[in-house]
Amino acid sequence: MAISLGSIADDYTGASDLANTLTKNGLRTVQTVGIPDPSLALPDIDAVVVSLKIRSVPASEAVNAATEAERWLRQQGAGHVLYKICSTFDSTDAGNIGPVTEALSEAAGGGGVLVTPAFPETGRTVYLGHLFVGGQPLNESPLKDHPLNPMHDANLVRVLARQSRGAVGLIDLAAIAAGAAAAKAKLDALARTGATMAIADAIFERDLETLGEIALETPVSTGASGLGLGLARALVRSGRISGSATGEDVIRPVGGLSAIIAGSCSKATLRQIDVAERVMPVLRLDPERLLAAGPDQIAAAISWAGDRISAGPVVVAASAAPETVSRLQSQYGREASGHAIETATSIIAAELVERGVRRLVVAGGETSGAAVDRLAIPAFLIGPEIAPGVPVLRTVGNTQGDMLLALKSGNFGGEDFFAAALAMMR
Ligand SMILES: Nc1ncnc2c1ncn2[C@@H]1O[C@H](COP(=O)(O)OP(=O)(O)OP(=O)(O)O)[C@@H](O)[C@H]1O
Ligand SMILES: O=C(O)[C@@H](O)C(=O)CO
Repeated sequence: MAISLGSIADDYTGASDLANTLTKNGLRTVQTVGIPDPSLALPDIDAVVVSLKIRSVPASEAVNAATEAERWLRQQGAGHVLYKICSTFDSTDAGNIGPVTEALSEAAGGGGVLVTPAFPETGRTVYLGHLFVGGQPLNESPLKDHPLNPMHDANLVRVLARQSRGAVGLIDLAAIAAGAAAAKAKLDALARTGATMAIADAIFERDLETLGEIALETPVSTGASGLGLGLARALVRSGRISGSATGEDVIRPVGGLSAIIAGSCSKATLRQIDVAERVMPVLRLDPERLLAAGPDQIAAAISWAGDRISAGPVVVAASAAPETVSRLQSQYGREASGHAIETATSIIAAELVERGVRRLVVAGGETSGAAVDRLAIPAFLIGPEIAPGVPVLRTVGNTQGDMLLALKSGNFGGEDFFAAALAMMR
């Protein structure tokens, strides 16, 4: 198997978002969880997305994991590697977007790297280097209250420069509108002046198509699913890929019980939980008690779900509004509280799978990463899309047998997302 495109995703929901975009644009894609064991049989594919959980870990750890994944992807034949980051540029001044991008570029021989989180389908656009989420600049959007990485600056040239060793340039919309050759000339000129990376503007899909064409001429790029779309379309246009992926056969029924686990505290997820409560039982975990008396709370949640789950899907949610999250974080620390809650939700997910759940929806990137790791699922095939950025996933090589999952990024999905997801997972 020689793949055309490799990708390293910094979290698991982001990985399935990208794999979804690649599949929709014609690439036969598999999402692996970390670097797969050599014994895992992968089908004939055009692209692999390696899911890592490196968005909020120390930069050196992220760099090591990503460079190892890059080496593996190159061995599989990848000519280009996309580092998949969040469309909200979820990061801090310590990283990890800058350090990982620079390390991947160095490993591939250097040169300027194109960076853009634009993903117009979900309302993420970049203009003059400033990221907009829907109609709001990043620093005025709900991401200013993100539990792990609150975003307080919309100027991505500035944000990326703060977390990088090299200088960061800008490829503005005017250069992109002038066509691939002009934009590539700008990238090369920036690299000659010492910029290791350039933030690229993009508002419409046609901008991403131009950027995809340029990125394919370089060994590494960094971006969200929008850049994935550009790369996939450029590969299909180049004739290197037939562009025939569909994903429909992936959703063959698996039966079993179904459940939803939520750890995302995004505005979208909070609304989705409220709406789900009209049609299914919802257990709202008490994170304060969870942190103070972990095992008892976890056991109580499993027993609550166990009593109801044979009658239909249930939701178990740690999610809370920003004020509650900040109170808990100031008492227990941001990382410690996040980690303890992720551990709890992942144990609950695994116990529910033990009790027969085969269709599982998880809300939140970190939350999904913790759950999938505990379930030890090695890889996924990508099925049809439930909402922009969220496909149905079918496990590959899972010891509990085939399962269908949906790993929802915090901000994605309409208000009836949970019921809509389960309606596609039989
Ligand atoms: N009530 C709570 N108080 C404090 N932290 C919480 C609470 N509930 C969940 N968390 C933590 O908040 C973090 C949410 O991050 P997660 O990545 O899962 O969601 P998200 O950031 O909305 O999603 P994404 O990264 O896909 O955009 C996790 O670490 C989770 O454990
Ligand atoms: O790019 C996005 O917004 C998502 O795929 C994601 O990574 C959120 O965690």
